[in-house]
Amino acid sequence: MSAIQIQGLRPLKGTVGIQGSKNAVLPMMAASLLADGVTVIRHVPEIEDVFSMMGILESLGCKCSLEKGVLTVDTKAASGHRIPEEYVGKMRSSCLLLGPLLAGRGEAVTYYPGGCVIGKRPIDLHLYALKRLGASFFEAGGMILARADRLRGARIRFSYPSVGATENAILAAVTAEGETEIENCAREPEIMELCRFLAAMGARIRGAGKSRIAVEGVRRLYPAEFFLGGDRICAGTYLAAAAMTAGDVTVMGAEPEDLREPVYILRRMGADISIKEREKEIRLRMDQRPGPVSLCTGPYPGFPTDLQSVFLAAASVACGESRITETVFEARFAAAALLRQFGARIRTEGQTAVALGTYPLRPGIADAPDLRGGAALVLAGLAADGLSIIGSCRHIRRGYEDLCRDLGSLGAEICWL
Ligand SMILES: CC(=O)N[C@H]1[C@@H](OP(=O)(O)OP(=O)(O)OC[C@H]2O[C@@H](n3ccc(=O)[nH]c3=O)[C@H](O)[C@@H]2O)O[C@H](CO)[C@@H](O)[C@@H]1O
Ligand SMILES: C=C(OP(=O)(O)O)C(=O)O
Repeated sequence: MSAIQIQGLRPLKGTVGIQGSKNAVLPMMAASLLADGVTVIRHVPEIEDVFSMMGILESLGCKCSLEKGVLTVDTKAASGHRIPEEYVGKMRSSCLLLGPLLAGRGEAVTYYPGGCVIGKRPIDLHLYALKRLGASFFEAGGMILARADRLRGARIRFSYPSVGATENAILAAVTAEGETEIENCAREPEIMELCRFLAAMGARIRGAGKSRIAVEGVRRLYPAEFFLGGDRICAGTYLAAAAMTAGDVTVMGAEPEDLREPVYILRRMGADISIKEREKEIRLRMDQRPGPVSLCTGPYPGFPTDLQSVFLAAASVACGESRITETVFEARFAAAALLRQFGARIRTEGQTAVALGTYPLRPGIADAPDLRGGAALVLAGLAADGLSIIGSCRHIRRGYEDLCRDLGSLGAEICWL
C-alpha cells in the first residue's frame, strides 16, 4: 500500500474523528523507559513512527503491544542502551531516548537521527541540554556515545525553542538530582501533554506551556495510564482539504485552542468556522473558492510548520496571490515543486512560496517527498479535475493512520493502490 489514487472534485462533507497525536505520543513512549512496570496509553495512532518507536523499545528489552489504539509498554525486563541504527534512520524522535537512557542506564549509543528531509536538523541543542545536566558525548562515524554517572539539575537556556531538545531536557531532568530550569523552551501543546503524562508518573514540573519550565527531580517515577489527545496537524490537514473542496467538514477530538492560528488563517481565506470548545469540535464550511492568504510559520503559538505544505496546497486553488513563508526549517518546500505538476502556479523566493491560485488543478502523478508534503499532494488530487496518483506513501504513513479511510469517510473518491 504505497500509492494513493484520487478522483478529484468531490466535495468533502461529514464528520471525522481525529487520531491520537504523533508528536505527543513519541516522547511519551520514550518516557515510559523512566518507570519500572507497564505503561498504558490509549487512543494511540497506528502509524509507522509509533511502530518504529515500539521496535526501538523492544530492542532495549521492553515488551510492547498496540491493539485497537491501546499501547502497552512493559519495561520490567528492559536493560539495553543501544538504539539500533535501522530505526534511527527512519525517525527523528529516536533521539528522544537519549534523555531517558542517560537517566536510567547512565549510557546510550545512538546515531544521527533521520525523519523527514526538510532541513539540516542538527541535534546540537539536545546535546547542549544533556551536557548541562552532566552528560558527556563522544561522536565517531555518525555514532553518538553518551555517558552520565549522575544527572544533576542545571540551568538550561536554549538559543532557539526546539521542541525535541525541550522534550529531551525535560525527560532527562525529571529524575535528575535537584532542580532544573529550562529557559526559552518550546511551548508546543505536545510539550504540555508530555508534562501532563510525566506528572501522572510522579514528576514535578512547573510552567509547562510557558517559555520557562522548572523541573524538580524526583527519585523515581511510576508507570501511568494516559489518554492521548487528538493530532492537531491531522485536524488541520482535513480542515485545509475541506476549504479546498467547498466542503462542510467537522473534525472531532483535537483541541480547538491548539489550532487557533490555522483557524484564523482559514477564516481569512473565507471559511465559515464554528467551534465547540468543550466537545473539541471544529466545523468548517466553504461555499466558494478560498481567498488568497499570507502566512509565516513559527514556533507555537505561531502557525505550525507541519501545516505549511497543506496550506500551500490550499493556496494553490485560491483566487489570487498567496505568500507563505517558512521560518522553522530551511528546506521545507519540496511539495511546492511537485504541486506544479498539478498545475499549481507556485514560485519560491528564498524562504517564501508565492502561489497564484488556479482552479481546478489538473490531475497529476507524483511521489510524496516527505510526510506533510505527501499529504499536500493528496489534497491537490482532491481539487484536480481527474485521476491522480501519489506514490511513496510510506512517508505519509509515518504520521497519518489512514488518509484514505478518513478522507473517504468524508466523501472523497480515494483509495490505496
Ligand atoms: C516528532 C516531533 O515532535 N516532530 C516535530 C518537532 O520536530 P523537532 O523537535 O525536530 O523540531 P525542532 O523544534 O527541534 O526544530 C526547529 C528548528 O530548530 C533546529 N534545531 C533543532 C534542534 C537542534 O538541536 N538544533 C537545531 O538547530 C532545527 O533544524 C529546526 O530548524 O517540532 C517541529 C517544529 O514544530 C515539527 O515540525 C516536527 O513535526
Ligand atoms: C516533520 C515532522 O515529523 P518528524 O519531526 O518526526 O520528522 C512532521 O510531523 O511533520
